[in-house]
Amino acid sequence: MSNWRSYWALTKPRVVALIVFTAVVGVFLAIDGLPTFAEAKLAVLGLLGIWLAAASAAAINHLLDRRIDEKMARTKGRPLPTHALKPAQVLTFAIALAVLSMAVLIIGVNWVCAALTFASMIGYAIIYTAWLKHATPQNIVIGGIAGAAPPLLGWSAITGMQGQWDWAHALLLVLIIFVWTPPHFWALAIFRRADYARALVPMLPVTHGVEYTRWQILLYTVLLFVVSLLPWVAGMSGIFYLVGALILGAVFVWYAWKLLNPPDEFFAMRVFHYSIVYLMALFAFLLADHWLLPWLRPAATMEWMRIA
Ligand code: HEM
Ligand SMILES: CC(C)=CCC/C(C)=C/CC/C(C)=C/COP(=O)(O)OP(=O)(O)O
Repeated sequence: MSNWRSYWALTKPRVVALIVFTAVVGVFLAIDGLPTFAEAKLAVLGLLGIWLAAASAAAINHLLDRRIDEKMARTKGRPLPTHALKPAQVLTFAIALAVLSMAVLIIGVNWVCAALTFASMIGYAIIYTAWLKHATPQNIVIGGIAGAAPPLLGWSAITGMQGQWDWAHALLLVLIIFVWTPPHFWALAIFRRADYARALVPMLPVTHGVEYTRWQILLYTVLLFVVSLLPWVAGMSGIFYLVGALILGAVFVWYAWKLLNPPDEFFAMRVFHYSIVYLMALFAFLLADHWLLPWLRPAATMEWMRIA
């Protein structure tokens, strides 16, 4: 791997792309209609800062996990286990991204967004990676808060969380990703459980077995189905989103149900891949509903939002 490609790999580009997309949705749901020039500037700088912070957290995760990454088949090709980069290079890179991120957010956006983004960065890079991951099979449930935060980070870039409904609305989006994370990760962990057992990481399929994990996946997926309807219940989103959430959610519940008696050992990976399609599509529905189809929102809801 060339040096440039190794540094790029440290930022977990595909995971971070979806993370930034959920922040984009947070940004645009916080803006009524088309952005003003000032809002567009906050959006661009806010998303840049959030991206840099997530990339920095991902690089620190590579650094702190290098010993377990070399024991796992899925991760042994990463830049540190293969010695493509030295730990000092990774640390320098991660610090540079973090400093740049904080500079952009503090100078160009606002303190609330900077503080929340910093907390998410520490939450994933340090609290989850260095501690929770090794401490409890609930590691990814609790650590999921950091990964779920980006819609709130995006929302705060625009509003500074000064409006009456800002926290309630942004936290609904966070709640969706928070409840989505266990099915997303545990499906992969079932397939990769031998890796985690070898690296002595107490993931749920290792500590409680595959059968128990499958039931937990179904439980969280049903919960996700319900939670995904809340933006419509709260009047944040309209009928277009509701239909999308119902269809996407029904398919996810079907996958989780089928996982109780899977047709083959690869089925867990199909559930994992669907989880990514699900989140991407659900947030795309939120955006499309908010942007393109505001006239589908009930008039009463529009009135209520204006008053709010
Ligand atoms: C604690 C929370 C989470 C855990 C433990 C987790 C775990 C994982 C793992 C182990 C992988 C496989 C990565 C690889 O093979 O390199 C993965 C892939 C992925 N995750 Fe997550 N994830 C979490 C949260 C999130 C969040 C919040 C998002 C986005 C909003 C996300 C999006 C993705 C995507 C898009 C992939 C596919 C990457 C690819 O195809 O290379 N994950 N996740
Ligand atoms: C500022 C901000 C928004 C921070 C969030 C950062 C972030 C990159 C979250 C991603 C979650 C993720 C990929 C977890 C996998 O961790 P793992 O270490 O268990 O997986 P691995 O074994 O593939 O490294």
